[in-house]
Amino acid sequence: MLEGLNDILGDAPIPDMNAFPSDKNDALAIKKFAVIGAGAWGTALAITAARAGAEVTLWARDPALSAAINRDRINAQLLPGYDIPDAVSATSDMAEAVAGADAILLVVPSQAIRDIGERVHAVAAPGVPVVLASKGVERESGKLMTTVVAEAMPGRPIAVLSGPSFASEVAGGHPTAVTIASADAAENPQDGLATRLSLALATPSFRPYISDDLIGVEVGGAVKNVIAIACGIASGSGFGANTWAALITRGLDEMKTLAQALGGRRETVTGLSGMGDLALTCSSEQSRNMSFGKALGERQRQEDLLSNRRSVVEGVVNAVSVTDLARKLGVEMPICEAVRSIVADGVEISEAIGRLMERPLKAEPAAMNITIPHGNEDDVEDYVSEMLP
Ligand SMILES: NC(=O)c1ccc[n+]([C@@H]2O[C@H](COP(=O)([O-])OP(=O)(O)OC[C@H]3O[C@@H](n4cnc5c(N)ncnc54)[C@H](O)[C@@H]3O)[C@@H](O)[C@H]2O)c1
Ligand SMILES: O=P(O)(O)OC[C@H](O)CO
Repeated sequence: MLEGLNDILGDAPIPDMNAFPSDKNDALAIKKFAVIGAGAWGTALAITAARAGAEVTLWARDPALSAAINRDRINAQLLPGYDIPDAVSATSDMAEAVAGADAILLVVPSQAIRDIGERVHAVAAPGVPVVLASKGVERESGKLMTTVVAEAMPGRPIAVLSGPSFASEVAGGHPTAVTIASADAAENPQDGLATRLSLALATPSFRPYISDDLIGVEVGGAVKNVIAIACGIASGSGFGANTWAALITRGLDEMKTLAQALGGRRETVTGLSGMGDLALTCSSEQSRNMSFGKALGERQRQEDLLSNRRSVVEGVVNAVSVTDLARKLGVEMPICEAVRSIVADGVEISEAIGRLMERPLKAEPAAMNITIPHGNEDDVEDYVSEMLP
């Protein structure tokens, strides 16, 4: 079952996570999950919930996939190599998926959340809480996913689950920490929604932290994918550790500013769902966003990289939705704008990097409000062009 952990532990015995006692029997305990979306992350979360002692129904859009999961106990398409416990049953019937669920995890790509949310809402029992595990901002409206869920699924309590968590490592039992946020978490620390979800999902290898800052948690997840594309482009272009460190540090600042402008807290962004996920995604080619950016930096064609792929690269559409939102709020996000200019407007990588380096000198922190031209503006683009492959 725990192939990833096996790699690490060598011949050491692998704990059977399904054997851990579940102390989750009180009336508010979440014992049955509906997981909507059988991509890599939905499947890994279904496996985690089952290991934590819950019963799980996993909804896959494709009936062939739900049939294959029930037959083979594996998601060979999107999370190959990891056994799916018997406590997980797959279906492509939405009403069957949500029947009797104590909580619904939404794990489809961000741009499908409104449509799928409406479909779930129509068949789920009133009042059943929804946990958003997708990362993004809606392209059409520029709205955060929690707003989209509130509109598509009115009257349901909402939580956000986010943080540094490659699906395959979660399924492989690598120790992982994430954040789960709900609005009632601070006023109701014992049995607020985030606490109940954390208890229901915690295993010896999966450790949720509890937050009451839905916006702060959500913004980190949406923006890190865009910054990961930037880091990938820099790496594929041959730039090294200095550039990477500058991008993640200034990218973190963009996240903080956006979160604050939306009513979230800057400190939340320094936690798992912000800094943690940024560090993970920007440093590993396991990330679809980072590896997509790297391929762009190596001058592969975007059309070739995106056509016919099964898995989602959230940062491509979110480069546009995140910067649309930032523009509306008057928030400067130059790195996200640079990624947008490359992936959505066809701007050459050299020109986009040139525009970033031409920007006037600024203060860190921005509150000092210094903006001074540096005098190199005319030379930057030629310099960058010469540096690039
Ligand atoms: N994979 C990870 O490691 C990971 C970890 C944390 C968060 N996430 C987030 O979870 C979300 C889902 O990612 P994933 O990795 O599970 O996806 P994936 O790339 O593995 O697969 C996408 C799945 O969504 C389905 N899908 C595509 N369009 C759809 C639509 N319009 N309606 C319904 N289903 C649709 C596809 O059929 C496929 O099953 C994303 O927002 C991603 O950022 C992923
Ligand atoms: O593969 P990515 O880039 O979509 O990242 C997956 C997760 O969001 C990491 O936390």
